[in-house]
This record gives sequence, C-alpha cells and structure tokens, in this order.
Amino acid sequence: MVLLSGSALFPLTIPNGDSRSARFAVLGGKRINSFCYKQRKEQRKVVCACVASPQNLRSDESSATKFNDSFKSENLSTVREPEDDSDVLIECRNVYKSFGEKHILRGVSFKIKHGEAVGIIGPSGTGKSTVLKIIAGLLAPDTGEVYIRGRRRAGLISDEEITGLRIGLVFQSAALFDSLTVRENVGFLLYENSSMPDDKIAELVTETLAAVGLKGVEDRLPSELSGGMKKRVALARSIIFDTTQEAVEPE
Ligand SMILES: Nc1ncnc2c1ncn2[C@@H]1O[C@H](COP(=O)(O)OP(=O)(O)OP(=O)(O)O)[C@@H](O)[C@H]1O
Repeated sequence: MVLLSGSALFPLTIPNGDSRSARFAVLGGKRINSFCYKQRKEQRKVVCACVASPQNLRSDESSATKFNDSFKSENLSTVREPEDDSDVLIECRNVYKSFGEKHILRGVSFKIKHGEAVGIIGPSGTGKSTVLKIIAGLLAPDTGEVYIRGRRRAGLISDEEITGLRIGLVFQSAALFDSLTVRENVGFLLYENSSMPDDKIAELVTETLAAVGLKGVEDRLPSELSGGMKKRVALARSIIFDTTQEAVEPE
C-alpha cells in the first residue's frame, strides 16, 4: 500500500494500481466526481492522494471544521460504503487531532476497502497529510481509533506487527537522502535490511524506476533531478518497500 501526500504529486500516473475505481473526499470544499483508472496489474493498492487548492491558503480552525464536516458527512463514509466489512483495509473511527490550539481533525470517520483508490482533496492546511500520517502510524490520534485490517493501530510506526502489511508514504517533499544516488535511495531498505545481492537490488531498482517513468537516472544524486523526478524516485522507493516484504529481514 502506498500513500501519496501533496498537491505537487499531480499529474502522476499510478503504477501497479489495481483499483476498479477511485474516490475523492473533499476537505473544506465541494465534492467532485469519483474517477476511474485502468486496471494494470493484479496487485492491490490503496492510494490516498492529497490535493490542496493553491489559491485557497487557509489553515485556521474554520477550514478545519469544514473539512471534517464534509469529510464525515458526505464523502468517504457515504460515497461507496463497503458492503462487506471483511474487505475493509483501513478504518478511521472518530479521529481527533490537535496541534496546540489548532483543532485539525474533529471526528474523522471512514472506511477504505482493499483495492480501492481514494483521494482526499482540500485547501491547504485542512489536515489531509495529517490523516495520512495517522493512517501510516507516524502520528497518533488524540482520540479515536485507526484499524488496519481490523487490528487497532495504537500509535507510532514501531508499535505495529500487522502481518503482511507495510505502508509506504510518499511525502510532499520527496524526503530523499541527499548524499545517496537514486539507486541507493530507491534500494535503501534492501541494501540495509536484506541479504539480496546488490546486482539483484540494482535490477529491481531499475525496473521500479521504469514503472514510474524514469530511466537512466540511477547514478544521479537528488540534486541533479527536477522536483517531479524526485517525487517519482520517492514513489519508486515506496513501491519497492511495498513489493519486497519477504526479502526484508526483521530488525
Ligand atoms: N507537527 C505539527 N505541529 C504543529 N502543527 C502541525 C503539525 N503538523 C501539521 N500541523 C498543522 O496542522 C494543519 C494541517 O496540516 P496538514 O499538513 O495535515 O495539512 P494539509 O491539508 O496536508 O496541507 P497542504 O495541502 O498544504 O499539504 C496545518 O495548520 C499545519 O500547520
């Protein structure tokens, strides 16, 4: 599962997406239509894409309230309610999150089924990335619960042993290691935590980069890439993380 965060990720093709449909939930604004993209592989992914309107720069409490009202009442919970809860991969139940006096999330509830693609759209500062960070386990909610495959996620990333599930989060800023090449960035987890031979890792890196539309950049440093290329490299890194679970040795 790969989560994407940030408006600058678009337009971006979604590799290996298998969703039959995708949904958008809108934070702090009007809902737009769901969209579909073509099935390309059997592998299942959930992609949460956050898109904020660049001209609507609000981060105050009123926009947060709107966001959550909209989020809860007319979007994720009602666009397409899963008929069968056994197929629910992610559930947020009445999640609240504040930063100091800023009440960002106020009772966010939704379910995402296995294989669905969901986008969260809304003005800047309304909490889209915060939702993703809570799902990924990088932030703990103040109150409320997050369930992944029916198991409660209690907090930060190290707390979970949810069998067979890894979450890759592509940040708005690509968060690459500046001093490592593209190959080393994308293959980082495998170089550090697997016994896979280097040439096999290099091969996987090249394949995954090709899947996100990048060829021949393996030996470049992040500083030699454009902003969009950096994001694709970050996406490739998340995909490798997602697709090579068996090769990675537990710490
Ligand atoms: N660690 C933090 N400490 C304090 N405030 C934070 C923290 N993380 C987020 N915020 C605040 O929470 C609000 C929501 O942030 P978030 O990044 O979730 O918004 P967003 O909807 O993803 O915005 P954008 O579209 O601009 O990326 C913002 O006002 C932000 O300043």
